[in-house]
Amino acid sequence: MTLSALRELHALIGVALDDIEAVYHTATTTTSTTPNGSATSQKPTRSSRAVHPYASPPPSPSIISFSPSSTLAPLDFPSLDEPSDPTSPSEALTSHPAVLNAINKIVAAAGQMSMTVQTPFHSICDATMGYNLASCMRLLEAAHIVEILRDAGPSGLHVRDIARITGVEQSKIAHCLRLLATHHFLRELSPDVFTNNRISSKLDTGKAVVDIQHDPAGKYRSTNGVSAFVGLSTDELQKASAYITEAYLLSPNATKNSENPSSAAFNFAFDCQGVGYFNWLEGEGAGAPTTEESVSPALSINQSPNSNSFRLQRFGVAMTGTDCWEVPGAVLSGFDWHNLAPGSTIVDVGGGIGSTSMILAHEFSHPDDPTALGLKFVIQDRPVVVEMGIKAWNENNSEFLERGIVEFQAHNFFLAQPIRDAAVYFLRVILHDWPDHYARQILLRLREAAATDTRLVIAGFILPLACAENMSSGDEDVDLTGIAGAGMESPPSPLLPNLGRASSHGYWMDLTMQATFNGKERTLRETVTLAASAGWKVTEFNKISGSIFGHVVAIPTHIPMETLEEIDQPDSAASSQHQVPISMDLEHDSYISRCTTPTLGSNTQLPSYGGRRTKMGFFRRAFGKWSTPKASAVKKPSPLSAASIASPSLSDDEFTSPRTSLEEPHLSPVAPDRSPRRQRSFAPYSDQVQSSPPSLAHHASFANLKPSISARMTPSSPLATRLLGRKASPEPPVISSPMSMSWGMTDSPAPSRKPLSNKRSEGFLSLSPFKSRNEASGSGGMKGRKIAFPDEPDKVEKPAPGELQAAAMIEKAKRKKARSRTRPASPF
Ligand SMILES: C[S@@+](CC[C@H](N)C(=O)[O-])C[C@H]1O[C@@H](n2cnc3c(N)ncnc32)[C@H](O)[C@@H]1O
Repeated sequence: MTLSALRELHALIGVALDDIEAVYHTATTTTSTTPNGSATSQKPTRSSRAVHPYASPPPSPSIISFSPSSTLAPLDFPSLDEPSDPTSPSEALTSHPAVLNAINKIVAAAGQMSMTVQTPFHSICDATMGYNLASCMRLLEAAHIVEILRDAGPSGLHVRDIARITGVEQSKIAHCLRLLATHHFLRELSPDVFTNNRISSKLDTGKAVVDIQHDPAGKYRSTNGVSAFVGLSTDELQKASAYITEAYLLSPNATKNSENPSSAAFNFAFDCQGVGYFNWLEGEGAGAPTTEESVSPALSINQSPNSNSFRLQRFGVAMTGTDCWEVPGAVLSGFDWHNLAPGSTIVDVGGGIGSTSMILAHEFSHPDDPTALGLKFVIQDRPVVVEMGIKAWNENNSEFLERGIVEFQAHNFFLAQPIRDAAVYFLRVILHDWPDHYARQILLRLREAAATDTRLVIAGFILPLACAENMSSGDEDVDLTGIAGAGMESPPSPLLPNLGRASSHGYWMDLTMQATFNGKERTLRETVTLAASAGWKVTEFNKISGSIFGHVVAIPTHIPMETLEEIDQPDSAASSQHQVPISMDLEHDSYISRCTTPTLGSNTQLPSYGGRRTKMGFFRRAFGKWSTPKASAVKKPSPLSAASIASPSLSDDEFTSPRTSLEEPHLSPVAPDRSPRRQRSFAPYSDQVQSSPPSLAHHASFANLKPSISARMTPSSPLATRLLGRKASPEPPVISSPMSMSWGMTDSPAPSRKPLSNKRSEGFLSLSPFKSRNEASGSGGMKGRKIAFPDEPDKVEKPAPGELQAAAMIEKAKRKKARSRTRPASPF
């Protein structure tokens, strides 16, 4: 069995190589027949999104689009031995969807094969002593050896000379570089002579070594961020990760398994409990000068009092490439934007400087396009980021600001959402920064502001399980069956369902978020559970085939009782343990970074839309023009392919053959459907409750309370008050069944559809003291004036006469309930 499984993996590799060859072959022949490549101007369709192949990890930010007209020579796959040339057609073709899909399979199959055949102890050594690889990568980057080797040219450089330039002893550096060469990160051309290869050259900042030595912090400026990313990952992130066991297992109870972002593995590694990572980057709790500054005083920038200033600046650049986590333009197919009502408002919450909104605004609201859908975008972030965003858009996309298509707004997402009833609240790579408890607060703020037909779109990595997904009942008893797109692809056996090593990027990120912030990437079932705990029901999961970066779509539903109770007890043991202002009107500043690193993980420079569009065009062309021919059309089949062709088990599998996918364009040229989203069926709340994941059923909700009690219940905190929408229903609601509704909702049939932005979730929210959309935009929207977070509206809310009595009643009931519970002692 094992040998036949190995044969199958081997065969998969053969087919994948054929697929790659086919694409390169076609690109070459297409070039000679259609010199202009004739890109299509296609738009995404729902039907096309599920079959678009894409790999994870995604392409390097430096990959550019390939114009087929630019070459006439036969194309070969880029050589591992040569420095990468991002402008070459050969390199550009590596991001062709079919090639990416094939690469995925090769990486997955090869990884699985080597783990199968390698002596287990060697595999254990690879995992447990692999830290040396990261350490050598760090030395490579910190000593600028890539730039040194680049200057040396193709004949390479002897370690004697590398030692002289870097100051690292000759034998030591030789051994480090040889380890890297052994793992294909460099080449050893002749004894002790090294040169860059395709991988190491990715770290090349393009700067002269003397300039870097003179101005170390300037090394990363205006680069693609790869070098800074290597520095960041191999320095504080690697060190933080080394302390995961201390944080999760060995630490005293007070700090063990903490949900506090400032009590993560990182805090153990750097002995700075209570100081968040970003605060630390700004110098708080950083203590003595960092290693870099001790070793090289030149790194102490401008005699900065912050001993971490080098790391701080490096972090900012390292994050600039995060848009390459997803396929270019994937956001366009991540949600049914076309079916939004014209003029709908999309709130990009924690949107950074608006890189993703830029794609959407150009696609759906371009000022020069009279037929555009005219969607409006409000990009919210911390004041410092908003300032940067306005500057960036004024430089390149000012007409969007001037015409009110795009608006920036300083807003702390832990506080009440000022834009109510938006058509879409969009959260891109936000929730992974935060432990569940905090992420829930962010989602609750959006739930609180949502209309019944508001949609929540969560974009980010969704970690696939390493086993087959059980759609109806997993460990957490989460039902995924009602979620469109949840059970999409299954790679051919015997590959792991999540493609193993080919998906490792998402898992690296997951552990990095855990080690640094106690955040995490989440699986789909974790995302569904988290969303449900904040009153959002996941209905769709849209992702590009082969990618683990996806878009989760959710609709408002009832908020579980447990959540409401938690909100309502800011002084509970749980809240003090989390150290989060659960009522969210306290000291919120300590939970947002004061870090002036531009965007805490977002882009710091707004890419030109033209460049983005070219990348998207690449994919359009890829599907339109370069549809992959059958592997048999390639003259010279790979020797590896013989077994695979004979293998019947692979032939019908869509995943095995990207050719079926390619027949349907990912970004196809359909006219946007202008019909408002009325066509979509919209279940009444009673249905939603019934179809909620089973795990929610045991969560009490106000719907489960007897009317006589629930009608009088008045939560004590302002947020809970608004979430319950008590004032919205002056009359106690008629409750038809214990599970049929959430308190305050009228038990009405499905509302007829209206344009998204106009409908209120009345049962829950009409009590809100917040300003309407238009009023609110006046308070937070900005253009050239001082930027600050708006005041927390909670503070102005006062209970109505008579409500205090009801509040006292519920408080009493809660205290009774709380006494009966066993609570963990607060460690603080
Ligand atoms: C990983 S970035 C994602 C940015 C953007 N959504 C994107 O995809 O490029 C996280 C963003 O959250 C913002 N952020 C962090 N804390 C925040 C808070 N309390 N309120 C609003 N934004 C916050 C950061 O400034 C940063 O722009």
